[in-house]
Amino acid sequence: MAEKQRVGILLFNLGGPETLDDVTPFLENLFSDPDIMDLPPVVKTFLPRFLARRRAPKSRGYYEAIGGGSPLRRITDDQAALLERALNHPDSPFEAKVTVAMRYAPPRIETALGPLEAFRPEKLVLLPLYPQRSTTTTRSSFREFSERVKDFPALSRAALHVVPAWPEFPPYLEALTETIQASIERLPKNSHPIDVLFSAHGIPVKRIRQGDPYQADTETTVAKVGEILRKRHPEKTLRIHLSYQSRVGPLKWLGPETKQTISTLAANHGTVNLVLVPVSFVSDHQETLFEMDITYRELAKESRILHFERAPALNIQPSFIEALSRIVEAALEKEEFSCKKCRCRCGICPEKSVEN
Ligand SMILES: C=CC1=C(C)c2cc3[nH]c(cc4nc(cc5[nH]c(cc1n2)c(C)c5CCC(=O)O)C(CCC(=O)O)=C4C)c(C)c3C=C
Ligand SMILES: [Fe+2]
Ligand SMILES: [Fe+2]
Repeated sequence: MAEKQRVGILLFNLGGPETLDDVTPFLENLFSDPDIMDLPPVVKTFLPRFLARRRAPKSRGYYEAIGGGSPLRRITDDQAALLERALNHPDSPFEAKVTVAMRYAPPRIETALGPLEAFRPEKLVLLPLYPQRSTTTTRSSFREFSERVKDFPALSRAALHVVPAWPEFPPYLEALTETIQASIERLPKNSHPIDVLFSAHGIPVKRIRQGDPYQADTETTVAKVGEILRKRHPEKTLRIHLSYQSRVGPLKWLGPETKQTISTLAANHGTVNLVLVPVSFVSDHQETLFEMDITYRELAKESRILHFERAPALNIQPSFIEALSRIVEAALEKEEFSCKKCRCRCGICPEKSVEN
């Protein structure tokens, strides 16, 4: 029997503090990232630490409220193990190995690259667990990969297949639609419209003006899922909305803010049924378990919205694992990736030089 081709898959995510003691170092890593905070060189040496210490008490409060830490690492490890199992089905033309690189918390990229190097893959797929591209997430992870992969010669030689994002990949849309349908089913039967509010992580508006494709990618996902839902449920009046959450710092961020939208829906649109959908996150973490499940649920109640459902995060939902394996297969069918101008491998170069 012919030997199977070895394919490494590197999943990227942001990471989160697993314990309350991990909160400050996590925040310091985040605020030190030039793709998150564009700091002038004179303040770079001390400002991230200062900002992390200032933010930490507030952040720790969030993590305390959800059981003392973020479940993001555990869920992402489970996603990786299930994806590897799905890809290594008996008829698969390749042998797959999947590892996880978190940007600001363990397992950091070195931990992910070591076992991949030992596996000696012929092909390497970079798959960010961010369905929508952003300089703050996708480019940050790819930039770190480009810098660190040089220390892993066997990996540097592997053919690179990059998935910059997958905002309208049909199996992803299907998995996301499933979470919303499940939530709609849980609403008590009534004749009122159903407001489906997609809530995405915000980013500063300045980024969008500089060419960050995040807002456009997010709007694409929401429009496509809205279309699928309306087609499948012609008997229901569905009202689709998009807002942004988790604003940090003094800059103007993308709007409208989710809390404002919930209040407006209640006050001006007579909302009775509200389904809140996490859109930029594929796993549960602080933003779903605290911000959505605690803060926004309370706000909906105070605003007299009778029925509130939060759509489950994709986590290890079988249709989502299936979507991830289809993304990998599609990436392998494409030519090897090459960024002709800057070789930054970011997938979101302003020069648009990253076509396959
Ligand atoms: C400071 C600016 C921030 C930008 C820009 C930002 C973009 C961004 N973040 C995610 C996903 C996650 N963020 C998480 C935590 C987190 N993010 C910021 C700040 C920015 N994020 C902070 C300060 C924190 C810490 C928590 C807090 O204090 O609010 C996490 C991990 C959380 C966990 O519980 O594990 C994720 C995931 C996306 C998708 C995004 C832009 C598209
Ligand atoms: Fe964030
Ligand atoms: Fe580039």
